[in-house]
Amino acid sequence: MGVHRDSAHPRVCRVHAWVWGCIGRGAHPWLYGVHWERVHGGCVHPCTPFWMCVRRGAPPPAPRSGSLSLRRWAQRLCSAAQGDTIFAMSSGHGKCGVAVIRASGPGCRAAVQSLTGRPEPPPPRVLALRRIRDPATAEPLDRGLVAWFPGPRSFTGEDCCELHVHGGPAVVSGVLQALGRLPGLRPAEPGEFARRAFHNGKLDLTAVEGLGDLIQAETEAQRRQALRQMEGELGRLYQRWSETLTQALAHLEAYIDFSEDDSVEEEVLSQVAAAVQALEQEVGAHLRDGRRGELLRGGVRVVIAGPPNVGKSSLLNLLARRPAAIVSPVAGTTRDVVELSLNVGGYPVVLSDTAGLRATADPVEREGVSRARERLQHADLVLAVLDAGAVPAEPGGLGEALGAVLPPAAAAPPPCVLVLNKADLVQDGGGALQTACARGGLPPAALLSCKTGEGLAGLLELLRRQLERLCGDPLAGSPSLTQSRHGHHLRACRAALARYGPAAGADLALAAEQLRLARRHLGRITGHVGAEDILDIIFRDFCVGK
Ligand SMILES: Nc1nc2c(ncn2[C@@H]2O[C@H](COP(=O)(O)OP(=O)(O)OP(=O)(O)O)[C@@H](O)[C@H]2O)c(=O)[nH]1
Ligand SMILES: [K+]
Ligand SMILES: [Mg+2]
Repeated sequence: MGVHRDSAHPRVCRVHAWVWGCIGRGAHPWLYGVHWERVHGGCVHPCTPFWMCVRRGAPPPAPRSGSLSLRRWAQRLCSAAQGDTIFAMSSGHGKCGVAVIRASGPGCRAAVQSLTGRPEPPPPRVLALRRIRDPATAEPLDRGLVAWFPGPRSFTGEDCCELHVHGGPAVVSGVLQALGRLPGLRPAEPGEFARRAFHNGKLDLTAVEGLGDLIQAETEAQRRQALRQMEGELGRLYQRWSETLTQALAHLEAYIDFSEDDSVEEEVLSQVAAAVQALEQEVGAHLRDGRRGELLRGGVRVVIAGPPNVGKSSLLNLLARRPAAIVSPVAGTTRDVVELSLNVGGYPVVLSDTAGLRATADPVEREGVSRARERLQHADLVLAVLDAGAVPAEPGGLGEALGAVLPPAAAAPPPCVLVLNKADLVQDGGGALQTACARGGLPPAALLSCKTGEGLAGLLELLRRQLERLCGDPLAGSPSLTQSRHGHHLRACRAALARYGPAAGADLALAAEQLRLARRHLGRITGHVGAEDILDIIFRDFCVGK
């Protein structure tokens, strides 16, 4: 019997999803196999841990002695799975105008009927005003909107309902308790709605990650990127690559099997090679996007650095619009790294203020300087601050002062913006400095006075342009890869594709194996292949009700 672990993820049934969930929570995988045998007559599913053991001929271990028979236990669990309906408050917690309580599972229809006291739920996907009452006592709990989403046209693919009630704690807890008392309903675990949507084929893993990012998004650019990913653009890109590989593999296998009886043309091989090479280049270009998507997701690390007393902490406070860091005329005031999150022109920034860079005998300040240098090593963008009144107004001198700030050019130096602060103290308004900056091969520079705020608009615009360059426009071009997990599998995919050519010269069967390997890595990104081990990590980051 062939086991095609790579084949596309079929729609999975509710029991399957539930049993898989049990395995995730520690139940033994044999349960899965029992269920699969029972429900699907032993057909093969691509992501079945149990199949691996059937394949190796290992019998499933018996349940603990003295407990139910294996068959009865499986039956009981499977029937329990079919009755499993989850509910949770899906809107934020705390007093609010409207709270949304969501439920998913086969018990939803009965739940809506008993809470509204009507024989039928409202028409599908329409908000209906209903009195909501406690089914046990018939006591009215609230008057709210009820929405009924019969599966499979729902977020999770199962029967779902939403109750939009007034957000007072007593109303919400009254409704939640009433739901909990209904047979077969239980509170949802964190991320369980999204997990069910994934298991029912409604979302692939990249879309699940996009949904998580959308909930977390704090800036416009993050929102745009997450929305694109949630709507499946990234998943579709990887899916298209996967289909290209499937096609190449089919041609290659046909060639291996039938070339001897001349029914397959020689040129098939060169066509496959060309397709593989083109794909390798496309994956490479996607990987070379300079961590744009990841930067946008996690925030760009911007480090303020420079000599002591030039106004670095003043700049942090000006950008944050609050006195986050101590400012004083004493050189060497800042020692610890002061970090805060900002939204600059829609881009997320993690801004750090650091100790002034100088040689010093004070051990505490020395530790501060070493922390500053450490931060500089990992910066995505440096704001190099200099005292406009203290630097020579000529390119050579400016370059030298800047060189003392930037990390020694080990790897490529990070992009940098030169901030010439204390412009209010410069005689000619900084004209000579501006000319020098424009002339020499210096990074983009802004004259600023943290004291008067003059030059802030210019600096912000410069900063926004640098961020745009680093993160890209989240709506333009192909979607960016947003997680290091994707990068890992894409690099492995590209490496397998690169091995295809040499292998094809030697042994076509080995070459085909490289294509299978490449496709498996793509499948692990979208969750179509053996993603069991990462599911818990991904869904763990969701809160209850998502
Ligand atoms: N005139 C003038 N004074 C400024 C300006 N910006 C900062 N200062 C003053 O410069 C002094 C040092 O400012 P800080 O922000 O503490 O400088 P720093 O670079 O963080 O100093 P360290 O943390 O000690 O390295 C303070 O007295 C500020 O008030 C400016 O634009 N104009
Ligand atoms: K200072
Ligand atoms: Mg400081």
